[in-house]
Amino acid sequence: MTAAYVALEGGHVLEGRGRVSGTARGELVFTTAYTGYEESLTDPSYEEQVLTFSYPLIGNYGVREERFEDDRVHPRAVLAKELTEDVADWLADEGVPAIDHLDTREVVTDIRDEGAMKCGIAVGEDVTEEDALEQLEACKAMSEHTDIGAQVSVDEPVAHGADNDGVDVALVDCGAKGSIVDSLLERDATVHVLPYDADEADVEAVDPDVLFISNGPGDPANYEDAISLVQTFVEDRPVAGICLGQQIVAEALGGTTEKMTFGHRGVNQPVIDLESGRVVMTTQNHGYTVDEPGEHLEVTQVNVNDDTPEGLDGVEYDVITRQYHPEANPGPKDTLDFFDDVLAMADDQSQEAVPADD
Ligand SMILES: NC(=O)CC[C@H](N)C(=O)O
Repeated sequence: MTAAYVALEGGHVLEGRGRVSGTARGELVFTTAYTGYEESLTDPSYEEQVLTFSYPLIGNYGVREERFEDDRVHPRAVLAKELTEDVADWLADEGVPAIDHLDTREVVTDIRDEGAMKCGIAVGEDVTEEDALEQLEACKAMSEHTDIGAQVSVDEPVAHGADNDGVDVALVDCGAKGSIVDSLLERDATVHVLPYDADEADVEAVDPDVLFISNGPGDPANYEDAISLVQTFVEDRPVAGICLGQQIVAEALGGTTEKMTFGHRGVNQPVIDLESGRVVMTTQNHGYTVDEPGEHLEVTQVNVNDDTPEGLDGVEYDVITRQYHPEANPGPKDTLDFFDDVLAMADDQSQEAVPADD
């Protein structure tokens, strides 16, 4: 059996079965999702994290590229109770260390008690606990990855759906999931994907009807360029955001964000809309949250479990954001209408910009 060790912050070391050899380090988090491992493993928001699946069997319906959110696996390592051959082979091809036969209940309990924490991973014929502890020693806190956007963003602007007749979206790619782009294209938008560090001129060059900030990994406070874009454009263009995007919009408009103890990762997070009273089940993957929205934003939706903000609207500006993932890959498709709302907001604004005929 291939040796496999997970060193947790504080020095406690767990032992499991090595499925893919290698060493790794990252922020240890868990997801309770029981489906959607193909989407989760390719979600750029998991960059620099080690992902634990609390559902005990991962891989039972294979690995299909059409479900991928990006062209590579993002977590630095994967922990599970049992991984199928399909998933282990995929992770081996990707060079991502994997361990199973772990008591994932213990891992999850540790994270719930102590919070998302640094960890070190060592898997291989000859590895020892010391190798995992060395990885732990070298592990940085998530907020210290100050330029994490560069690891997950496009390098140059890319346009999708140039022949579409709908609105023009400038999507600031802080690690955007593919299904966000797809959800916009399906609604006839042209999507101009811009680098995470795009400047005012890059946005002006595509003359968008809406500035849309994507999901992405790491601490929202580190995305200074995207924060400044929101500040620059919010007075005359609609702004939307998903997950990291909501956090960046709050940071930009006088609100604050904070790190949660262990975050929300799963596909059954209940969210209530405060005006309609409607509850939706949502898919989530985040470790930060908006703390204070500030005077320019109002909280429109909250998490039923802990009251954290799940939706924000601009008080005087055209702004709508969501903390959960309305594109719903994986997960319940209760929330796809967010894209209709964003595009309607953008369309209204573009109609207003057209001078009325006499
Ligand atoms: N999915 C995301 O966009 C995650 C946002 C942010 N990195 C967080 O953990 O809260």
